[in-house]
Amino acid sequence: MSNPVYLALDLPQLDAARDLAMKVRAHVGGLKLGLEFFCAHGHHGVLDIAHAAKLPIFLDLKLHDIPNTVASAMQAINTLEPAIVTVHASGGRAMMEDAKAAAGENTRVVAVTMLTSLDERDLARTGIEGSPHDHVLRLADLAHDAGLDGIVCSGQEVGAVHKQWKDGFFVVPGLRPAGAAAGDQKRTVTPRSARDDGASVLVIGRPISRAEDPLAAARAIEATL
Ligand SMILES: O=C(O)c1cc(=O)[nH]c(=O)n1[C@@H]1O[C@H](COP(=O)(O)O)[C@@H](O)[C@H]1O
Repeated sequence: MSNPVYLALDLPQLDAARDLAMKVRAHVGGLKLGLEFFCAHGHHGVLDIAHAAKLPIFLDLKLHDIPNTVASAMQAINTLEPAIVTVHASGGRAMMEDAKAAAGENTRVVAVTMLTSLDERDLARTGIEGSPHDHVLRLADLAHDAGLDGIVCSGQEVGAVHKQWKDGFFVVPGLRPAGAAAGDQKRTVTPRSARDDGASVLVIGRPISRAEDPLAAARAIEATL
């Protein structure tokens, strides 16, 4: 089975991101480049990392706008041939349908449901009553009906989502090895728990990138899977 870990390269500098990718590339299955990286380095930066590390790229742009704008943005990144791209499920069904229609045929489009940095109280403050579990399941249904490949959710919900969407593609961030600092993440589980519950991709950033020895940290996480 291939390594499900995608390392989040949340670093502002291209050289530092490339160095980290090259250091751990044998112990992760892919690389995630997000807003921080894309705003700073754009297409050029993505191609640089992809060509150097020769690993699948998850372009985490969390697109969220009217359908026409999101579809155009999706078309504009097709030349980068990302393996995975994110949109926000709260953008609605038509936005997700148009995003998927505009994506390249080898790109999985997945919808962010409820950020792992939020809990039930935060959700209530946005005007949505109920549990994260119910909210994630509702948005997973919407993403499924829109024809997306899967969703992003926390490891606390992935088991339930997997039961109702058997062939879905599930990206799980907010992962913390036992004893690791949660930082700004609120709905955390261990990488192993998320894997056992049906995660397809495990997104891991700071537990590797901020470790004293990133290579040892990546190896240690791999050994738990
Ligand atoms: O879409 C994501 O990847 C994402 C969704 C989410 O709900 N929570 C979340 O943390 N992420 C991303 O996953 C990574 C988590 O990083 P660490 O908390 O450092 O492991 C970051 O790059 C986030 O942007």
